[in-house]
Amino acid sequence: MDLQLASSPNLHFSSTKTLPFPSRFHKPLPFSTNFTYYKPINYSKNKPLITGYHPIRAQSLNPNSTPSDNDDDDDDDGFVLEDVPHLTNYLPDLPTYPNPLEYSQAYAIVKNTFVSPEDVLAYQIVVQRGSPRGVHFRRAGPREKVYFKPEEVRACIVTCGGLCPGINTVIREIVCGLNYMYGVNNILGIEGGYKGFYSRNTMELSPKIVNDIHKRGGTILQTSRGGHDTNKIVDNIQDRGINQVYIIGGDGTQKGAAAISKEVERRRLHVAVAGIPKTIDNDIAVIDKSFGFDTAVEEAQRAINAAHVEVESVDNGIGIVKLMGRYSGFIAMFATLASRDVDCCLIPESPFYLEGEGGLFEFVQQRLKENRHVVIVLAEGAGQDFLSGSENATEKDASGNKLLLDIGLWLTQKIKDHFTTVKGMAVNMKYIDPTYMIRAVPSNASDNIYCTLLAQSAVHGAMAGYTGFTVGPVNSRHAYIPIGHVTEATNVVKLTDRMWARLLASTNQPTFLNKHE
Ligand SMILES: Nc1ncnc2c1ncn2[C@@H]1O[C@H](COP(=O)(O)OP(=O)(O)O)[C@@H](O)[C@H]1O
Ligand SMILES: O=P(O)(O)OC[C@H]1O[C@](O)(COP(=O)(O)O)[C@@H](O)[C@@H]1O
Ligand SMILES: [Mg+2]
Repeated sequence: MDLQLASSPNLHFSSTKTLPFPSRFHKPLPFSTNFTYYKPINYSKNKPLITGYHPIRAQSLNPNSTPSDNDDDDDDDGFVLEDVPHLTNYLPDLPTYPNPLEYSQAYAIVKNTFVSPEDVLAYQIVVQRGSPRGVHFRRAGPREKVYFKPEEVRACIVTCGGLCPGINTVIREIVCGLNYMYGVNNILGIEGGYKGFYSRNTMELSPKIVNDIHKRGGTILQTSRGGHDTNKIVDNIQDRGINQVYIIGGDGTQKGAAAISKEVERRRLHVAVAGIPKTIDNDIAVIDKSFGFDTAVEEAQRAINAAHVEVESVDNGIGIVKLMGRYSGFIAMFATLASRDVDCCLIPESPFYLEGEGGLFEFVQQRLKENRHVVIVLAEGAGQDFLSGSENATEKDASGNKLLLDIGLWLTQKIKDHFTTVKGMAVNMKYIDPTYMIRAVPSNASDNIYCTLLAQSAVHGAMAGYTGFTVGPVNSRHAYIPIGHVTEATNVVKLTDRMWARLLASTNQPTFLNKHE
């Protein structure tokens, strides 16, 4: 049912079940939302899903409907729309203009050029008969009316936080999307992350300038951590006459984007703020997967292959490969699943232990006996508890992220000591740390396509007057998601989900669940 909902262009909301929401949510859009009042959603398994920030009834999705149209039809089967803010929330008299795409050659024969205001995407697509329809997000894409005259748009793009493959592709496609689809010529690149708004130069961006940047890793705009000063940034946005802000970055950056969009609202500025989620760790909630993640997993295969070749070629070879993943072990998990040469994958979400029955030492010894070699993949955030007592354990980076200590070096030493000193057995340790190599590469083909969709969706959203939103795929269709929704929780590997079980079944490694004290 929800799949149909996500894809049907002729959607009609009707149902015979009782509506669980009071009629105060029964408002026409896009004037109904006030994102400053969002409350956290509780996704706990035991609680119903319909506890969203801002439940809006199905019948109110169409801006042309009025509350009275809907009063007699008091049922929507538990439908919740987690809507994104719109500039008209605080600037109700903003004029609209026809979307230039109407006359675009590219869209000339497209059946439905514009996304219907009724189109939403279901957050949960695995449902049972009778379960509430649950949370939905607005479908991304071009709207019939835009809230900016193209010749008056002055857009800017900023990149913040750590690198990941594909940032340049997103920059390129925002610039080309604005220019080719909407005729926007005035686009600024803010250099050096958030602090660049007030302490660095800017660069003019045009399709010509960005033409081949997608072939390069990194970000042509440079990036940084720390330095988010909301007032200074918004002052600068005003001073420069910027009215569309495209912010590419991870969880920290998106929190910054939310603060900027709130301040923009407080000052009642005609400025749309769009977030494009970027994280190599895939730790951003709600969206299916972050861009560059597949490229990073692919690149990690080289390191794992190298470790495998090395340890296979010596006696009692033990290879350890450390991959990125501060709090979320997705890269390690997917790199392990992809490789098949990995004996054991260690991630932050699954605490492990070394000694005794079911411990890592016992497992390594057993694999050495069977195969004469072992490959361990380790996420950088795994086993940090072992190092928590050490000096520097509380250091933070400029953004306030905890600096991790090198668990790879620590584990290499521990395993070596155990086998040589305790077991009297010579082992060949090979430690590979490809950390930056997996995120400094250009994005692969599928990530490039993904980045293009993200960029174009962000452009359509901003032009349509949405603000304070993050764009991203939800069940493989692109949606506009309230920023607060993606920053309130970190996406982590759930040990209770089948994916981790699949990994355990693939490596046949210990679960580390049965430690006997
Ligand atoms: N809670 C926050 N509020 C406002 N800005 C933030 C917040 N957390 C991080 N930032 C800013 O976002 C930028 C990037 O954050 P960081 O955590 O380094 O990377 P990422 O966005 O990739 O997670 C930095 O400039 C930082 O100052
Ligand atoms: O050394 P840097 O550049 O601070 O980056 C290291 C960190 O960046 C990450 O890739 C995450 O960065 P983001 O939070 O910016 O996505 C972590 O995996 C890693 O710990
Ligand atoms: Mg982060």
